Amino acid sequence: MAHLSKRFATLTSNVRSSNGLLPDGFTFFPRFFDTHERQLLLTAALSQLDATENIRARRLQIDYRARNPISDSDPDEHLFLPDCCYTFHEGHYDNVIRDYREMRLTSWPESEFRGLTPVLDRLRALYPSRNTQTHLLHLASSGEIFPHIDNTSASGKWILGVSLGSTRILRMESPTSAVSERFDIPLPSGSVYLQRDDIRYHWRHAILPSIDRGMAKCAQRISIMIRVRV
Ligand SMILES: O=C(O)CCC(=O)C(=O)O
Ligand SMILES: [Fe+2]
Repeated sequence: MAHLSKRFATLTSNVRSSNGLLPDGFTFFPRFFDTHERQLLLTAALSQLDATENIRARRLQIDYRARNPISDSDPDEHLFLPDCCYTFHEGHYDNVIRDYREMRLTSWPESEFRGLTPVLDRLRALYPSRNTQTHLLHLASSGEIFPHIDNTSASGKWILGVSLGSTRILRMESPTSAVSERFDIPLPSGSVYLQRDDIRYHWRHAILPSIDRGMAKCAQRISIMIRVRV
């Protein structure tokens, strides 16, 4: 997969790595899931997040979907409802994340979604170790994540992220090195990245705001974040 990753990475400064491009500890699968798999994962993730919504939002959602049914040929972004149908949190000034909703997933609704189990099995085969925890993170069209390192006491030495919906840029930067290192990778729907070891502990990551922000276009994105349970 390394040769595929090269085309997607914009290297903005000196990046040390054995292949001359992405640093060791960062693996990227730009097209891990096909259309059917992506839509299944996105629908299942939305169903779990929507179950946490209040009655007013649920009514808005049901009403909107009744008037705007999904067709099979729709792009992934059309599986999202307009931003106003979800209860996104603004985040406080000291939060690393803005305009989002999230949940910890205790289990996937595998019996409700036929075909979900093999899709999850493909994903699980990528995990470097077992005993994991899963979070769903839904960014509004205006949502973004500021540079940060995940809390090291709350999870172990790798983090895996599945991206679904609007393509956003992941920015990786190493503030600790003498020479500043940074690279940007667009994360298309169905892509998967893995950060481990030094990258996970020392590099900051950020999800940049959508370039479509402010336009009518839906720029929502869901990430499925898998971490080691400690
Ligand atoms: O959405 C992503 O890909 C990254 C999310 C993230 O940085 C986090 O949950 O800590
Ligand atoms: Fe993070």
